[in-house]
Amino acid sequence: MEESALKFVTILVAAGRGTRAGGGLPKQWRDLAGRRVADWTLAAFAETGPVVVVLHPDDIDIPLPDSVHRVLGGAIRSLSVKCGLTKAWELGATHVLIHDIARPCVTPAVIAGVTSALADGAIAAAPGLPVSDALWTSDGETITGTRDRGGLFRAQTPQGFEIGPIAAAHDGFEGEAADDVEVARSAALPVTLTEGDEDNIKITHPADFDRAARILRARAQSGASKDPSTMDIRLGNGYDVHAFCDGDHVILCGIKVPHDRALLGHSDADVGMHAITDAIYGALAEGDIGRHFPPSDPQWKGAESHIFLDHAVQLATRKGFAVSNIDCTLICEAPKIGPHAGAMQAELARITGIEVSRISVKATTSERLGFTGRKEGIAAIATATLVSA
Ligand SMILES: Nc1ccn([C@@H]2O[C@H](COP(=O)(O)OP(=O)(O)OP(=O)(O)O)[C@@H](O)[C@H]2O)c(=O)n1
Ligand SMILES: C[C@](O)(CO)[C@H](O)COP(=O)(O)O
Repeated sequence: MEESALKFVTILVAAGRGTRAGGGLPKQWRDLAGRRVADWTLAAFAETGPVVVVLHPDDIDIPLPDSVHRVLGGAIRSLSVKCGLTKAWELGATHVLIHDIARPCVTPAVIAGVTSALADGAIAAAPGLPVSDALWTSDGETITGTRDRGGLFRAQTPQGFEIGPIAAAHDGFEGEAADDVEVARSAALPVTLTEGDEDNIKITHPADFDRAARILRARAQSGASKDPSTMDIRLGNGYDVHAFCDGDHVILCGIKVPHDRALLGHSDADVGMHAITDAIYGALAEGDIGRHFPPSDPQWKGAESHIFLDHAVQLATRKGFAVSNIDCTLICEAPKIGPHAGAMQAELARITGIEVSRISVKATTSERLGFTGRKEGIAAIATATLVSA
């Protein structure tokens, strides 16, 4: 059958707590090479049709692109898959791709291997890789035996199915299953093996974050992760000015810098962070800080500007974008910015969750010309690039 005759719905199971990965926040919401694990996975399935994300009750309002269908999951993976299947039925799926949101490095080739097997008539198809190492048994201290590795494969996702048979298999299944192939096999469904990929790792333990980040960065540098014909790149600029007033320090890009003047403003007057925030809103065509945090509203009086920047980054994520880089220039005769630029970049990286190597803070004087030259205040200009996730 032509693949276009099949209606695929992707179910991303994301209701787990990621206890083995540690780190406080469930692994799917943690940063990985500049965007959340979940955002990489969502980007990998941008072309396969509607996407259902199965969520834990604590995460039901987490920022996700508007196009995503959210459903509540269950206490174990197979119950979460069942919740996703119900939604996929409602969306009119003929076939489903069930994928761990914690596998952000899945490749187009792995996905295509599964979808083409289903288009060729398979009821079920799943990627795997042959076990290449020798296998032992051990009591933890000594090797107690060997096992034949022949015919053994390592399971991956996405696992693809005709929706009717896999839904029926789940309905008849009791207990816990490692994956949906196990559920399918318990109902005697034949499952076609497709080609997995060494890079399609599941983030399970803390060290997996570094490994996945290396894979994704290497891909991005080679341009392999993006299809230039579908990539959406947005550029935004921001400009802000604050006048000096009496005081003994200024806040610039989140860092307290000692100075013989302070900056006057409704909030903390962080002119650099305001310009960056406006650049992100600009790239999203979402106005500026004043639109989202009106100066007439007393609740923002004296507010710390990281609140505004965090909001802009979250809005970008909700609209399906990741901030790729930021460049900010502070224009003033004093204070000297150079000694603080590294700390400013680190603070901006912390707030935005992007790599510090993608953030630039620099400064210039205006050669004693104009209001900055007369030391009446500080101006900042910023540029931000956003890429579709
Ligand atoms: N009740 C559950 C349990 C797991 N999952 C999802 O199933 C996938 C694979 O499971 P695993 O790696 O075991 O994730 P966690 O359960 O989050 O991890 P841990 O066992 O370390 O807590 C993950 O995408 C996870 O979010 C789910 O949707 N619902
Ligand atoms: C579904 C799965 O990712 C297939 O490899 C895996 O079985 C689920 O995770 P777990 O680590 O085995 O709990």
